[in-house]
Amino acid sequence: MAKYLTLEHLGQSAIITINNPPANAWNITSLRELADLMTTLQADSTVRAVVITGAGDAFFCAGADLNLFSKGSKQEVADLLDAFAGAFAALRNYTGVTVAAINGYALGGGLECALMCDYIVAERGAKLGLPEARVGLLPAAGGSKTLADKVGLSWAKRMLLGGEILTAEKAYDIGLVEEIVDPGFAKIMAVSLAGKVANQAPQAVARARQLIESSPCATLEAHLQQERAALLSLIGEAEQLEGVSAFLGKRTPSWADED
Ligand SMILES: C/C=C/C(=O)SCCNC(=O)CCNC(=O)[C@H](O)C(C)(C)COP(=O)(O)OP(=O)(O)OC[C@H]1O[C@@H](n2cnc3c(N)ncnc32)[C@H](O)[C@@H]1OP(=O)(O)O
Repeated sequence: MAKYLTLEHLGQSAIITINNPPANAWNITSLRELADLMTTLQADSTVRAVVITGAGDAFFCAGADLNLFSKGSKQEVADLLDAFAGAFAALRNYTGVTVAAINGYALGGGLECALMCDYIVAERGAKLGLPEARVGLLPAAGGSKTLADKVGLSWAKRMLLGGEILTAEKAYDIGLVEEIVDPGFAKIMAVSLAGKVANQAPQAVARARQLIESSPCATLEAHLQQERAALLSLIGEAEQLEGVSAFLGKRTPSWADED
């Protein structure tokens, strides 16, 4: 049983809550718990979406536990970074949809966690930033790339170099979050967004995600070839035949469980 994470199920969504008062900060144990949980959820064919949120209303997650940096031990920090890498790889590689439901502060490794998700929903009053340089640190769980990929180099520089912490509204304006909701509603909105994906064909969703994520590094010609190969790999499979048959038969498709 996890010490720092709780798990609940709502329909086809699993909701993971980071619960490590006062700031829901990450430590090696909670990161290993996240990796284990994602592996378990990946193998559970009844779950199609994972929502991550924070316990309480003040913190989604304030990042890595700063106590772990107080001794200046390179080995301890390397171990922590290995745990971040394992947890976030499990999150990023999950084949269903992932949604971060941000309540309160999402800073440092907290925002980096949200940036590994497909969508971010934030409550009014939430604050988002990568202010590690304020305490002599750097993002090292992907943030200097995932933030720049999402909002562009200019805003990424303002947030990393200037330590600017954004309101939910500003984060929405620059495309960092997909939805803003009233306090207390992030989890519900996240489950609703996740539900839209859960209604879609699982293999098609997984392939579409791969195509979108590989697109920035591909030329259009190479990408067109990948799209063609991806679509042809679906053709004739049970899922594709069911989807088209359901449409033509004017009924709701029934997706078989994923492998
Ligand atoms: C690879 C990844 C690297 C990283 O993620 S490095 C960490 C990056 N994150 C940060 O630098 C954020 C640090 N925290 C803050 O700047 C502030 O906090 C806030 C702006 C988030 C909130 O400020 P306020 O409302 O004044 O609350 P408060 O008294 O500072 O915090 C409440 C309690 O939460 C603890 N806390 C906050 N953040 C962390 C943290 N990241 N690691 C460990 N503890 C944290 C505090 O110490 C305090 O605790 P007590 O009530 O016992 O005094």
